[in-house]
Amino acid sequence: MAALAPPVAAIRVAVRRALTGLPGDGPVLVACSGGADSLALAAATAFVAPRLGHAAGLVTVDHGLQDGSAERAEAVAAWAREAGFAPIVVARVEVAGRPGGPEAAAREARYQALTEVARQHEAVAVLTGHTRDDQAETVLLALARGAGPRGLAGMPARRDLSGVPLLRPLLEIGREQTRAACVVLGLQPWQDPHNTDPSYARSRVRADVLPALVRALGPGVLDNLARTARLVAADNAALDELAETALAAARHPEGGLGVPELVDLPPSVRGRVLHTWARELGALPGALSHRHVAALDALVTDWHGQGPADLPGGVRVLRRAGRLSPVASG
Ligand SMILES: Nc1ncnc2c1ncn2[C@@H]1O[C@H](COP(=O)(O)OP(=O)(O)OP(=O)(O)O)[C@@H](O)[C@H]1O
Repeated sequence: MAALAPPVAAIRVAVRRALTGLPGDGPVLVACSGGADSLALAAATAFVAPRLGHAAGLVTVDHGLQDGSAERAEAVAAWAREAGFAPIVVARVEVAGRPGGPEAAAREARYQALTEVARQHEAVAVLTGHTRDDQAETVLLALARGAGPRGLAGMPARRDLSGVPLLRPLLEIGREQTRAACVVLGLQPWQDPHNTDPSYARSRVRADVLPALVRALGPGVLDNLARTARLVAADNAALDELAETALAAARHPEGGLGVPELVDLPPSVRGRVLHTWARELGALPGALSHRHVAALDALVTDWHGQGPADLPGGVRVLRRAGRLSPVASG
Protein backbone atom coordinates (compact mmCIF):
# COMPACT_ATOMS: atom_id res chain seq x y z
CA MET A 1 0.00 0.00 0.00
CA ALA A 2 1.32 3.45 -0.90
CA ALA A 3 2.36 5.56 2.10
CA LEU A 4 -0.14 8.21 3.08
CA ALA A 5 1.02 11.69 2.05
CA PRO A 6 2.26 13.59 5.16
CA PRO A 7 -0.19 16.54 4.95
CA VAL A 8 -3.16 14.19 4.55
CA ALA A 9 -1.94 12.11 7.50
CA ALA A 10 -1.32 15.19 9.68
CA ILE A 11 -4.81 16.54 9.03
CA ARG A 12 -6.44 13.18 9.78
CA VAL A 13 -4.51 12.91 13.04
CA ALA A 14 -5.64 16.42 14.04
CA VAL A 15 -9.27 15.61 13.21
CA ARG A 16 -9.12 12.30 15.07
CA ARG A 17 -7.76 14.08 18.13
CA ALA A 18 -10.58 16.64 18.01
CA LEU A 19 -13.35 14.07 17.54
CA THR A 20 -12.17 11.48 20.05
CA GLY A 21 -14.36 11.37 23.12
CA LEU A 22 -17.33 13.33 21.76
CA PRO A 23 -20.40 12.17 23.63
CA GLY A 24 -23.27 10.51 21.74
CA ASP A 25 -23.39 9.07 18.25
CA GLY A 26 -24.90 11.97 16.29
CA PRO A 27 -23.26 13.32 13.14
CA VAL A 28 -20.41 15.81 13.08
CA LEU A 29 -20.94 18.69 10.67
CA VAL A 30 -18.10 20.27 8.71
CA ALA A 31 -18.66 23.95 7.88
CA CYS A 32 -17.24 24.03 4.38
CA SER A 33 -16.82 27.11 2.20
CA GLY A 34 -15.15 25.10 -0.54
CA GLY A 35 -11.82 26.82 0.25
CA ALA A 36 -8.69 24.71 0.70
CA ASP A 37 -8.79 24.72 4.50
CA SER A 38 -12.34 23.53 4.97
CA LEU A 39 -12.17 21.19 1.95
CA ALA A 40 -9.11 19.44 3.41
CA LEU A 41 -10.89 19.35 6.78
CA ALA A 42 -13.99 17.84 5.19
CA ALA A 43 -12.02 15.15 3.37
CA ALA A 44 -10.27 14.15 6.60
CA THR A 45 -13.54 14.15 8.54
CA ALA A 46 -15.21 11.89 5.97
CA PHE A 47 -12.41 9.41 6.66
CA VAL A 48 -12.13 9.75 10.44
CA ALA A 49 -15.68 10.36 11.72
CA PRO A 50 -17.24 7.01 10.68
CA ARG A 51 -14.33 5.19 12.32
CA LEU A 52 -15.28 6.92 15.57
CA GLY A 53 -18.98 6.12 15.21
CA HIS A 54 -20.21 9.41 13.75
CA ALA A 55 -21.67 10.23 10.35
CA ALA A 56 -19.81 13.05 8.59
CA GLY A 57 -22.18 15.81 7.50
CA LEU A 58 -21.42 19.03 5.66
CA VAL A 59 -22.96 22.50 5.70
CA THR A 60 -22.11 25.20 3.23
CA VAL A 61 -23.49 28.68 3.73
CA ASP A 62 -24.53 30.88 0.83
CA HIS A 63 -24.24 34.46 2.06
CA GLY A 64 -25.62 35.76 -1.22
CA LEU A 65 -22.98 38.49 -1.25
CA GLN A 66 -21.02 37.60 -4.36
CA ASP A 67 -21.99 36.76 -7.91
CA GLY A 68 -22.01 33.01 -8.31
CA SER A 69 -22.29 32.29 -4.58
CA ALA A 70 -25.26 29.95 -5.13
CA GLU A 71 -23.30 28.02 -7.79
CA ARG A 72 -20.31 27.80 -5.46
CA ALA A 73 -22.51 26.40 -2.68
CA GLU A 74 -24.07 23.93 -5.10
CA ALA A 75 -20.64 22.78 -6.31
CA VAL A 76 -19.56 22.13 -2.71
CA ALA A 77 -22.77 20.18 -2.07
CA ALA A 78 -22.27 18.16 -5.28
CA TRP A 79 -18.75 17.22 -4.20
CA ALA A 80 -20.08 16.28 -0.74
CA ARG A 81 -22.72 13.98 -2.27
CA GLU A 82 -20.06 12.20 -4.28
CA ALA A 83 -17.83 11.92 -1.20
CA GLY A 84 -20.66 10.30 0.79
CA PHE A 85 -21.44 13.02 3.35
CA ALA A 86 -24.82 12.90 5.12
CA PRO A 87 -26.52 15.15 5.90
CA ILE A 88 -25.56 17.80 3.34
CA VAL A 89 -27.09 21.22 3.82
CA VAL A 90 -26.87 24.35 1.71
CA ALA A 91 -27.93 27.14 4.07
CA ARG A 92 -28.94 30.44 2.45
CA VAL A 93 -28.71 33.39 4.80
CA GLU A 94 -29.75 37.02 4.67
CA VAL A 95 -26.82 39.27 5.62
CA ALA A 96 -28.40 42.66 4.94
CA GLY A 97 -30.03 44.43 7.85
CA ARG A 98 -27.79 42.97 10.55
CA PRO A 99 -25.76 45.22 12.81
CA GLY A 100 -22.01 45.80 12.29
CA GLY A 101 -19.90 45.83 9.14
CA PRO A 102 -20.51 43.39 6.26
CA GLU A 103 -17.87 40.93 7.46
CA ALA A 104 -19.26 40.81 11.00
CA ALA A 105 -22.81 40.54 9.69
CA ALA A 106 -21.85 37.62 7.40
CA ARG A 107 -20.08 35.87 10.26
CA GLU A 108 -23.05 36.29 12.58
CA ALA A 109 -25.47 34.99 9.94
CA ARG A 110 -23.15 32.05 9.22
CA TYR A 111 -22.81 30.97 12.85
CA GLN A 112 -26.55 31.33 13.37
CA ALA A 113 -27.20 29.07 10.37
CA LEU A 114 -24.60 26.55 11.55
CA THR A 115 -26.23 26.43 14.98
CA GLU A 116 -29.69 25.88 13.51
CA VAL A 117 -28.53 23.12 11.18
CA ALA A 118 -26.59 21.44 14.01
CA ARG A 119 -29.70 21.45 16.21
CA GLN A 120 -31.96 20.15 13.44
CA HIS A 121 -29.64 17.21 12.80
CA GLU A 122 -28.74 16.64 16.46
CA ALA A 123 -25.08 17.03 15.56
CA VAL A 124 -22.52 16.37 18.28
CA ALA A 125 -20.11 19.01 16.90
CA VAL A 126 -19.58 21.61 14.19
CA LEU A 127 -16.07 21.77 12.71
CA THR A 128 -14.44 24.75 11.03
CA GLY A 129 -11.24 24.85 9.00
CA HIS A 130 -9.37 27.66 10.79
CA THR A 131 -5.66 26.94 10.53
CA ARG A 132 -2.49 27.89 12.37
CA ASP A 133 -2.07 30.68 9.81
CA ASP A 134 -5.53 32.08 10.62
CA GLN A 135 -4.54 31.91 14.28
CA ALA A 136 -1.26 33.75 13.64
CA GLU A 137 -3.18 36.46 11.74
CA THR A 138 -5.67 36.75 14.59
CA VAL A 139 -2.90 37.17 17.18
CA LEU A 140 -1.09 39.79 15.10
CA LEU A 141 -4.28 41.75 14.49
CA ALA A 142 -5.04 41.62 18.22
CA LEU A 143 -1.53 42.87 19.08
CA ALA A 144 -1.84 45.66 16.54
CA ARG A 145 -5.07 46.98 18.04
CA GLY A 146 -3.74 46.80 21.59
CA ALA A 147 -5.99 43.96 22.67
CA GLY A 148 -5.75 42.42 26.11
CA PRO A 149 -5.15 38.75 26.85
CA ARG A 150 -8.61 37.75 25.64
CA GLY A 151 -7.72 38.93 22.13
CA LEU A 152 -4.16 37.60 22.26
CA ALA A 153 -5.48 34.14 23.09
CA GLY A 154 -6.79 34.02 19.52
CA MET A 155 -9.44 31.49 18.57
CA PRO A 156 -10.11 28.63 20.97
CA ALA A 157 -9.86 25.06 19.66
CA ARG A 158 -13.25 24.47 21.20
CA ARG A 159 -16.11 26.72 22.16
CA ASP A 160 -19.80 26.49 22.75
CA LEU A 161 -22.09 27.40 19.88
CA SER A 162 -25.43 27.75 21.70
CA GLY A 163 -25.22 24.25 23.13
CA VAL A 164 -23.27 22.55 20.32
CA PRO A 165 -19.46 22.31 20.53
CA LEU A 166 -17.68 24.25 17.79
CA LEU A 167 -14.33 22.57 17.10
CA ARG A 168 -11.34 23.92 15.20
CA PRO A 169 -9.21 20.83 14.61
CA LEU A 170 -6.70 22.53 12.27
CA LEU A 171 -5.37 25.26 14.56
CA GLU A 172 -1.94 23.61 14.55
CA ILE A 173 -1.96 22.78 10.83
CA GLY A 174 -0.31 25.19 8.40
CA ARG A 175 -2.19 26.58 5.43
CA GLU A 176 0.45 25.13 3.11
CA GLN A 177 -0.51 21.69 4.45
CA THR A 178 -4.19 22.12 3.62
CA ARG A 179 -3.20 23.30 0.12
CA ALA A 180 -0.89 20.31 -0.29
CA ALA A 181 -3.54 17.88 0.98
CA CYS A 182 -6.00 19.21 -1.60
CA VAL A 183 -3.43 18.67 -4.37
CA VAL A 184 -2.68 15.12 -3.21
CA LEU A 185 -6.40 14.28 -2.97
CA GLY A 186 -7.22 15.86 -6.32
CA LEU A 187 -9.59 18.41 -4.73
CA GLN A 188 -10.12 21.75 -6.40
CA PRO A 189 -10.53 24.47 -3.81
CA TRP A 190 -12.52 27.61 -4.41
CA GLN A 191 -10.55 30.84 -4.01
CA ASP A 192 -12.51 33.34 -1.95
CA PRO A 193 -11.87 36.78 -3.53
CA HIS A 194 -12.34 38.33 -0.04
CA ASN A 195 -9.17 36.57 1.12
CA THR A 196 -7.05 38.63 -1.25
CA ASP A 197 -9.05 41.86 -1.12
CA PRO A 198 -6.64 44.48 0.29
CA SER A 199 -9.49 46.49 1.78
CA TYR A 200 -9.59 43.95 4.62
CA ALA A 201 -6.92 44.26 7.34
CA ARG A 202 -6.75 40.46 7.61
CA SER A 203 -6.00 40.14 3.89
CA ARG A 204 -3.17 42.65 4.21
CA VAL A 205 -1.73 40.76 7.16
CA ARG A 206 -2.00 37.54 5.13
CA ALA A 207 -0.46 38.97 1.97
CA ASP A 208 2.17 41.34 3.37
CA VAL A 209 2.79 41.12 7.11
CA LEU A 210 3.14 37.40 7.73
CA PRO A 211 5.38 36.80 4.70
CA ALA A 212 7.59 39.70 5.83
CA LEU A 213 7.79 38.27 9.36
CA VAL A 214 8.70 34.84 8.01
CA ARG A 215 11.39 36.39 5.79
CA ALA A 216 12.84 38.40 8.66
CA LEU A 217 12.47 35.92 11.52
CA GLY A 218 12.22 32.51 9.91
CA PRO A 219 9.39 30.04 9.27
CA GLY A 220 8.97 29.19 12.97
CA VAL A 221 7.25 32.52 13.53
CA LEU A 222 3.83 31.14 12.56
CA ASP A 223 4.01 28.25 15.02
CA ASN A 224 5.35 30.65 17.63
CA LEU A 225 2.44 33.06 17.27
CA ALA A 226 0.02 30.15 17.56
CA ARG A 227 1.89 28.93 20.63
CA THR A 228 1.64 32.35 22.24
CA ALA A 229 -2.13 32.14 21.74
CA ARG A 230 -2.26 28.76 23.50
CA LEU A 231 -0.12 29.95 26.42
CA VAL A 232 -2.19 33.08 26.90
CA ALA A 233 -5.41 31.05 26.62
CA ALA A 234 -4.28 28.79 29.46
CA ASP A 235 -3.51 31.80 31.68
CA ASN A 236 -6.85 33.33 30.74
CA ALA A 237 -8.69 30.20 31.80
CA ALA A 238 -7.07 30.40 35.25
CA LEU A 239 -7.82 34.12 35.62
CA ASP A 240 -11.40 33.61 34.41
CA GLU A 241 -11.93 31.02 37.10
CA LEU A 242 -10.62 33.38 39.78
CA ALA A 243 -12.86 36.12 38.41
CA GLU A 244 -15.92 33.87 38.50
CA THR A 245 -15.36 33.19 42.21
CA ALA A 246 -14.66 36.88 42.89
CA LEU A 247 -17.84 37.95 41.06
CA ALA A 248 -19.94 35.53 43.09
CA ALA A 249 -18.39 36.86 46.30
CA ALA A 250 -18.95 40.51 45.30
CA ARG A 251 -22.68 40.17 44.52
CA HIS A 252 -24.67 42.21 47.03
CA PRO A 253 -27.82 40.58 48.43
CA GLU A 254 -29.84 43.64 47.34
CA GLY A 255 -28.34 43.75 43.83
CA GLY A 256 -25.19 45.25 42.35
CA LEU A 257 -21.63 44.59 43.47
CA GLY A 258 -20.02 45.47 46.78
CA VAL A 259 -17.05 47.88 46.49
CA PRO A 260 -15.14 46.41 49.49
CA GLU A 261 -15.16 42.99 47.80
CA LEU A 262 -13.76 44.50 44.58
CA VAL A 263 -11.21 47.01 45.73
CA ASP A 264 -8.45 44.64 46.84
CA LEU A 265 -8.69 42.25 43.90
CA PRO A 266 -5.69 42.11 41.55
CA PRO A 267 -6.49 44.51 38.68
CA SER A 268 -6.57 41.74 36.06
CA VAL A 269 -9.15 39.80 38.08
CA ARG A 270 -11.21 42.92 38.88
CA GLY A 271 -11.20 43.89 35.19
CA ARG A 272 -12.63 40.48 34.30
CA VAL A 273 -15.25 40.67 37.05
CA LEU A 274 -16.40 44.06 35.79
CA HIS A 275 -16.34 42.96 32.16
CA THR A 276 -18.47 39.89 32.87
CA TRP A 277 -20.86 41.91 35.00
CA ALA A 278 -21.22 44.58 32.30
CA ARG A 279 -22.15 41.81 29.83
CA GLU A 280 -24.74 40.52 32.30
CA LEU A 281 -26.20 44.00 32.50
CA GLY A 282 -26.79 43.91 28.75
CA ALA A 283 -23.72 45.71 27.36
CA LEU A 284 -23.20 44.39 23.82
CA PRO A 285 -19.94 42.41 23.66
CA GLY A 286 -18.83 43.98 20.38
CA ALA A 287 -19.36 47.50 21.71
CA LEU A 288 -18.00 46.97 25.23
CA SER A 289 -14.47 48.34 25.20
CA HIS A 290 -11.53 48.71 27.52
CA ARG A 291 -12.64 52.31 28.10
CA HIS A 292 -16.03 51.22 29.52
CA VAL A 293 -14.46 48.72 31.88
CA ALA A 294 -11.90 51.36 32.95
CA ALA A 295 -14.77 53.73 33.83
CA LEU A 296 -16.35 51.02 36.00
CA ASP A 297 -12.97 50.33 37.56
CA ALA A 298 -12.54 54.02 38.39
CA LEU A 299 -15.78 53.90 40.40
CA VAL A 300 -14.04 51.31 42.58
CA THR A 301 -10.41 52.42 42.69
CA ASP A 302 -10.48 56.13 41.87
CA TRP A 303 -13.64 57.25 43.62
CA HIS A 304 -13.99 61.03 44.00
CA GLY A 305 -17.74 61.34 43.77
CA GLN A 306 -17.78 61.19 39.97
CA GLY A 307 -20.94 60.58 37.97
CA PRO A 308 -22.12 57.22 36.65
CA ALA A 309 -20.26 55.11 34.10
CA ASP A 310 -22.15 54.68 30.83
CA LEU A 311 -22.13 51.27 29.17
CA PRO A 312 -23.12 50.53 25.58
CA GLY A 313 -26.68 49.24 25.41
CA GLY A 314 -28.24 52.01 27.48
CA VAL A 315 -27.08 50.95 30.94
CA ARG A 316 -25.43 53.23 33.50
CA VAL A 317 -23.69 52.17 36.64
CA LEU A 318 -23.37 54.39 39.67
CA ARG A 319 -21.68 54.01 43.01
CA ARG A 320 -23.96 54.44 46.00
CA ALA A 321 -23.55 53.34 49.61
CA GLY A 322 -20.47 51.24 48.88
CA ARG A 323 -22.09 49.44 45.98
CA LEU A 324 -22.04 49.55 42.17
CA SER A 325 -25.63 49.57 40.97
CA PRO A 326 -27.13 49.64 37.47
CA VAL A 327 -29.70 52.27 36.58
CA ALA A 328 -31.52 52.76 33.30
CA SER A 329 -30.00 55.64 31.31
CA GLY A 330 -31.78 58.33 29.38
N1 LIG B 1 -19.64 30.01 3.30
C1 LIG B 1 -19.25 29.17 4.24
N2 LIG B 1 -19.96 28.02 4.47
C2 LIG B 1 -19.60 27.17 5.44
N3 LIG B 1 -18.52 27.36 6.24
C3 LIG B 1 -17.80 28.46 6.05
C4 LIG B 1 -18.11 29.43 5.06
N4 LIG B 1 -17.19 30.42 5.12
C5 LIG B 1 -16.35 30.09 6.11
N5 LIG B 1 -16.69 28.92 6.68
C6 LIG B 1 -16.01 28.20 7.77
O1 LIG B 1 -15.24 29.10 8.52
C7 LIG B 1 -13.85 28.79 8.40
C8 LIG B 1 -13.05 30.06 8.32
O2 LIG B 1 -13.43 30.77 7.19
P1 LIG B 1 -12.58 31.96 6.63
O3 LIG B 1 -13.23 32.43 5.40
O4 LIG B 1 -12.36 32.90 7.77
O5 LIG B 1 -11.17 31.26 6.44
P2 LIG B 1 -10.41 30.61 5.20
O6 LIG B 1 -9.03 30.44 5.72
O7 LIG B 1 -10.67 31.38 3.97
O8 LIG B 1 -11.08 29.13 5.12
P3 LIG B 1 -11.38 28.27 3.80
O9 LIG B 1 -10.07 28.12 3.04
O10 LIG B 1 -11.92 26.96 4.26
O11 LIG B 1 -12.43 29.09 3.07
C9 LIG B 1 -13.74 27.94 7.15
O12 LIG B 1 -12.62 27.09 7.18
C10 LIG B 1 -15.03 27.18 7.21
O13 LIG B 1 -14.96 26.08 8.12
